[in-house]
Amino acid sequence: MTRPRTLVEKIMARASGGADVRPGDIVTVQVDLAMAHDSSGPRRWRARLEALGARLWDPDKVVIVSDHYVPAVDPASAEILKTTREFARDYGVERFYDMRGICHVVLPEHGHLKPGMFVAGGDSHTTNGGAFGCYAAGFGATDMTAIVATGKTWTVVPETIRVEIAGEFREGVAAKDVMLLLCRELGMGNHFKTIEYGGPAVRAMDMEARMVLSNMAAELGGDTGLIEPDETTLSHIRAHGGEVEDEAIARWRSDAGCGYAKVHAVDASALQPQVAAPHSPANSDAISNASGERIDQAYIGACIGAKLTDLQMAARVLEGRKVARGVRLLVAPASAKVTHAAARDGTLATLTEAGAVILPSGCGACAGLGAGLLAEGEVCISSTNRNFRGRMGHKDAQVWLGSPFTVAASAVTGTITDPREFLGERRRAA
Ligand SMILES: CC(C)[C@H](C(=O)O)[C@@H](O)C(=O)O
Ligand code: SF4
Repeated sequence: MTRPRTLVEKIMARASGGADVRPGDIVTVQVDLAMAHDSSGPRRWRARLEALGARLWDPDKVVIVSDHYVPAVDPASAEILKTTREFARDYGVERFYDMRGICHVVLPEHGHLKPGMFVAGGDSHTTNGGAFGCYAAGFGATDMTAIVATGKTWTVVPETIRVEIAGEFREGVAAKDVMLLLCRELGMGNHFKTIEYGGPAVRAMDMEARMVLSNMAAELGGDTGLIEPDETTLSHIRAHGGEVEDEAIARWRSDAGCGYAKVHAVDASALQPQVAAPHSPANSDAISNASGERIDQAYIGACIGAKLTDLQMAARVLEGRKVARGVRLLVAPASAKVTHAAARDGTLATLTEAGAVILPSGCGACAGLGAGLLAEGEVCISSTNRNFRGRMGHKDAQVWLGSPFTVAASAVTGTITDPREFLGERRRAA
């Protein structure tokens, strides 16, 4: 009888060749998938690979996405994109997604993530992929270069913090609100820890909401944000062209009695919408303590906050309403597929009728690179994951974080607003 193990211990044991691994062990692992984008990938790899005379260990296990610099806004970004495109061509990377959306959304859209995998990504929010029951973590450019050349890397087997989410979300409250709460309650320094989310409220979530939890494991400082696979996971993978066996559900889960470093309980039923004040996601509070702050801009974008369901949340608030005079609402859908789906189901029409401006898909203002940056003293509420000083423009711009519901409600009033005011009305009228 083997000892009870956490999901991440099982994944690391497999990736390192079947040994019984324990938290704190340093192991060499075989990587199943390596992902990078235009900022972290080819422009950082090419000279080193050429100097070593190295090729890619397996071009079919490397995914490259252009998302940070798209569409090019100046000669420098055009040059970076050219380097990215030439590399994909010269090194035989078939899975090159050029201007198809943000990497963390593009990977699951193509069924690339499966339970049990070890995924190395050149981006801190690679944690997003943990929603599919795989170990997906961010690596720096030097490590990523070694990974794409050899297929191997080393890692510390992490301890696991289990976040148990009970109850049911109330109207107007979303997965993002859980993460803003956790940034405050758990802090942002949970390094060398895996954050594992479970409980009835997680089981009830669709994959897009689960990805929000895993995405912001990065803000908690965790190396990944794992969710044990279930039927929802498997159907999503299959619907997006991936293959996965039914056995994955029983195999890739934490055993009863495994040693969690900590178990943290959240009651979804008692959760209010949360907002984070400038300049940290941990600077969060219930919206009742922050509402009334005047805004100049509302931004719905990024890997975490502009998937189809995020745009639909905003549309539910904005239906039949208008963006306040003097406020701009910018929406940058997370991928080309999201744009297409939101055009087909009427979501984009609802947003634009309310006065939203639709921006190109990509990291855009979230990365401080694209359209939607802020001037000195301007105030923005944003569905993104980070509000670090200067990230979205001027260092003295003020960025608040909230769910897509909250961002949309704030766009309507011109001040930070509890979305339940609007959704509640609608429910009573219905
Ligand atoms: C530029 C990139 C490497 C960076 C990251 O790793 O997270 C970006 O995506 C971000 O969100 O700050
Ligand atoms: S959308 Fe923002 S958080 Fe996500 S990968 Fe791009 S820059 Fe990073």
